[in-house]
Amino acid sequence: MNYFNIPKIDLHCHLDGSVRPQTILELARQQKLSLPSEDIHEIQTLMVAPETCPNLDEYLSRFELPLSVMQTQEAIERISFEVFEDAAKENVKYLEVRFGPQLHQQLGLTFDQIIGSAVKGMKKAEQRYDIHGNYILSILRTLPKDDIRDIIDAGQKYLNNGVVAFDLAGSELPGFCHEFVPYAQYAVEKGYRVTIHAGEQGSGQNVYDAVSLLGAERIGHGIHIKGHEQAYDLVKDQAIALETCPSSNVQTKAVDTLGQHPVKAFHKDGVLITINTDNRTVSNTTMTDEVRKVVEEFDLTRQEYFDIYKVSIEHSFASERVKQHLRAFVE
Ligand SMILES: O=c1[nH]cnc2c1ncn2[C@H]1C[C@H](O)[C@@H](CO)O1
Ligand SMILES: [Zn+2]
Repeated sequence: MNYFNIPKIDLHCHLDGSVRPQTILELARQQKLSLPSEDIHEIQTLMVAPETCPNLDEYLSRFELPLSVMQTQEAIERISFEVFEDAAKENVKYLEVRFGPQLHQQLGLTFDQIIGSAVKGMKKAEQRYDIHGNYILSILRTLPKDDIRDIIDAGQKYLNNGVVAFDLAGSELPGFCHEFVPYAQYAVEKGYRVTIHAGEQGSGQNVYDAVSLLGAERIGHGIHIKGHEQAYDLVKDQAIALETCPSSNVQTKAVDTLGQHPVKAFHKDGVLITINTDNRTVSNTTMTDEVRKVVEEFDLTRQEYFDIYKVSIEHSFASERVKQHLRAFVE
């Protein structure tokens, strides 16, 4: 299988975790920010989470450096364009990127400016390359909640025109969903789709709650439904697609090794899975690498790969027109 050429779909990719190290250097120079190093290799080392990362929180510390240069409209637009460009160049046909608007306010940008810049960069890339995309707004579950409705309101202007969904991200504590019920409801009322990071560092119960309390249609990671019967059955019965991110899951110790990842067992048992990057830079990966890892580790046939690609199409938050375009690549 030619992993580079085969059509791919990435439904789980963080903007701030996918910044080119060279762009960090250039933006820091333009913005007169001092970096811990001027050396591209050292910048890359600082951004990539090590294989020896003890947990998700250590992994999440890698986002500080990219976020420091993502505080202007120009920087957000450029990085958005580049993430779509990088994906398009490895034959990703559809990409849903997510980011946390709360993390881009250090210099006083409004939520409209933040979201609008990201969407603008994506649209520029869509015009230049054969790629389509959408944005997902991630609320950081460890930050104060007073501006969540403002973010949802600001994104409404772009809804189904660049923005499609609501997400909760960041460190995962047991029972976190209970605190977010009114916000998810508010987002759904406004027309947002819902995907939630759950069952990555936390238990399968968080997945159960994300689906039953927050109305999640997809789950970011969801690994820990393994061993939690109720969550497993709910995900399977309601055809909730899991956004699997193999490299990231090994780095954050959600699984010890790729071989122990439940993705193949899930797939064989009829649980819907998709293959995604999570963070192109922090996880030092591409869609080509993630597909290669899953196909080779679990001995998937080309047909099985396209079955997963089809799950990504049907469970994407893309318009029917874009889904139709993506179906044309199925072999
Ligand atoms: O894998 C992840 N799990 C939970 N949160 C994550 C993951 N990758 C990135 N994030 C957080 C850190 C980013 O700053 C934020 C928004 O993209 O989302
Ligand atoms: Zn993620």
